[in-house]
Amino acid sequence: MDSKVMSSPGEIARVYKELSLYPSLSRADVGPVITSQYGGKYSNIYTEWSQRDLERNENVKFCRQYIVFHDDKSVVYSGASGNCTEIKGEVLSKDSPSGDMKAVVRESSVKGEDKQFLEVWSKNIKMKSINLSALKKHGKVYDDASCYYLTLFGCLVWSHSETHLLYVAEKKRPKAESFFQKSRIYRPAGAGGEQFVFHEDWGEALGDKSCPVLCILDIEGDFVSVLDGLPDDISPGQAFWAPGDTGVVFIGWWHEPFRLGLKYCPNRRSALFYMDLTGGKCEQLSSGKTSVCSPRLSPDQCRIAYLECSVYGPHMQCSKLCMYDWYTKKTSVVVDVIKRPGKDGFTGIYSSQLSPQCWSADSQRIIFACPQRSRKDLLMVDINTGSINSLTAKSDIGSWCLLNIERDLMVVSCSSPNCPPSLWVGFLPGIDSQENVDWVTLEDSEKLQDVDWQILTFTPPSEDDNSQYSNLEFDALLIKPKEVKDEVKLPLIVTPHGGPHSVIVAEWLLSSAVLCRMGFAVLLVNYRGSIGYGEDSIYSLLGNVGTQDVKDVQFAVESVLKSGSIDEQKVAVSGGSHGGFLACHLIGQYPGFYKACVARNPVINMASMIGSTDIPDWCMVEAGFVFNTDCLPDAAEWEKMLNISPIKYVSQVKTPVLLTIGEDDKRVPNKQGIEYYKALKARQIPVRLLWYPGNNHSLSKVDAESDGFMNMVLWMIQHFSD
Ligand SMILES: CSCC[C@H](NC=O)C(=O)N[C@@H](Cc1ccccc1)C(=O)O
Repeated sequence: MDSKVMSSPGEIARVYKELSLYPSLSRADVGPVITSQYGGKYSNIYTEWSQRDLERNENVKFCRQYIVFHDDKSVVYSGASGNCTEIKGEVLSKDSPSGDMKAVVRESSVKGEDKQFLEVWSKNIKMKSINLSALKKHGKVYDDASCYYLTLFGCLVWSHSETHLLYVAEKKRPKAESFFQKSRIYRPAGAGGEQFVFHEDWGEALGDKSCPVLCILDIEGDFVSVLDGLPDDISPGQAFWAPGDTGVVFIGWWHEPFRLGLKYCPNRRSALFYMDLTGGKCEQLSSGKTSVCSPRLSPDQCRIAYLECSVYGPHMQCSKLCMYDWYTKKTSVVVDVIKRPGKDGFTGIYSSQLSPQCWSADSQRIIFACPQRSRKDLLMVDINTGSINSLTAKSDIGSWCLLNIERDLMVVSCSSPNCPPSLWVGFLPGIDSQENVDWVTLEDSEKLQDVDWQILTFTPPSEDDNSQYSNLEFDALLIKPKEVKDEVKLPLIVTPHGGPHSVIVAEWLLSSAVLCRMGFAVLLVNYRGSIGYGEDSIYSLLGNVGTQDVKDVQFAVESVLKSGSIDEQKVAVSGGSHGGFLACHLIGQYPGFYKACVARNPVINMASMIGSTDIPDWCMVEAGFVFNTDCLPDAAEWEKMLNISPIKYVSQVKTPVLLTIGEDDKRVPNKQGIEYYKALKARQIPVRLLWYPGNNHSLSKVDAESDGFMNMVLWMIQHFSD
């Protein structure tokens, strides 16, 4: 019997609106320990959340504070202190270590012009409001530190002495004048003609970031200085104060011979540097042959932990957790790359950022959240032994995020496909303790009783085994309406993720929850090549995109169909970017199997894309070749890139295709979608293209995302009844 899927646009929009009300957490800060007049100890917890506001067509950011009474080992009492407040105009903010002051970088309009101010607050007084735009020392302050897992360059850091603030901004660019500007004609000092010079940027979503500089505000003296003395060929970011405030430590990315896209690419050549402010010397602390990120100073200020992976190669790789000893100047590897998971089940580190604080109070352990197969767990590493313990593996919650840890008080968020994000705190057990963490909820969320999910594991059939990397398994997440009568068969939406080296973990996924409420089953496939399964799995896909990943997805779908609960005539596929590449491959390689296809900014032709994407290395590496900045693909390499692309199969396509395209996409330029659109039109295959101005690769602006979703489901419903 056919299932009844919700099909009225009004009703679907209502469900979308209802479920998009659940906010997600982007930040949590733990304040200092305060002793109350009755002797009890407590800490304030500041949290930032983000929520879609469909009426205003924007993602709103708001904060809420909580109070946690504790005895340094366990939580005694906790609760919210006050209500939520929307945050407007704040680019960055940070409390001082003592909690006495707060720094804010604020954007504000003065006489119709946008200006940036650096404010210092003390108690209820705004002590300073420095007009950074008027100072003209640098360009805009980098805003990418407002959410730790999105940070690439940005920071706002108090010195230990609380007298200085460190941040990253765009380098001041001299005013460019034409040859014919009046000032030049009368004072022809320079040549002029700089007006139309091209300035490189850091690619997708970083179009306004080109030459970052490190800036320091001397709070007492009201003086901003831009640090010089850094190597000319590196761009600095992720900075913090060295022990004793003797200088600053930062990550430097090489930008010669040209910049490559950085978003989702933690494999760019970079190193840890120390700029000594007493002697003005800049020292390189890591080899410079690798890619490093997320440096974090231990509470005893003796060591810096950071993540490291190789340069080029797959964009997301298994990282090493490294440690630099400030006093012996020695570097050690605390956790190495895992090629194949062993008996303990640990699959390797796949986090691209550590949380703002990640050390235990005794400076002996590091805690981080990390995908482990199809779940995100909290892991704890002992720096002396390298041993790893999961703090959450036994929980039935799908995925965990470490927002922060301070004096062993962890602030985490967790969610599942049927449970929106909730906020919890818990103390890290002592180093020799066998105790489990006693989690206490600060902000609960209600489980969706009508949504069910499970993780399915697949072993590829022997003919599809990878001879170089054999016996690899993969998973898929199946999300379904809970109560389905035995005789009812569900329509299925197959969703392979992008990357390809990424993963879908069992966490709150708005679109899957809405689809499920509407009566669809959703299959999210973590094909071989996904992160979280060991480095061999990632490498197994290089040179095999368009076959191994396509076959894995199809195998997972056909296995699920065998269960008998899915309507085989109502299977659709949807994906973005590399997921769109897979969606378009599937409809080309399995003609007629999928009744509808929706692709967001899909990679259509790797050969035509290599010259225009911000990450040309992706095309070479995924096609199985080595990338060099000075290399030009040879004829055989161009040929392979073409042959493994979805465009090669376009003449076999029978499925109607909806393309959703971001006009400003620098990663998969919009011409890729247009190339496919024309090829399908020429073959009389139903195709519709939605064009989103002002949107980039992620199509994540509130109106683009919601419109894309509505059009996707209506396209599928329309073509299920063809
Ligand atoms: C030259 S485009 C390559 C595909 C793209 N990969 C990297 O950016 C992609 O599939 N993007 C994903 C986003 C993503 C990438 C890597 C890790 C996680 C997510 C997408 O847009 O969904």
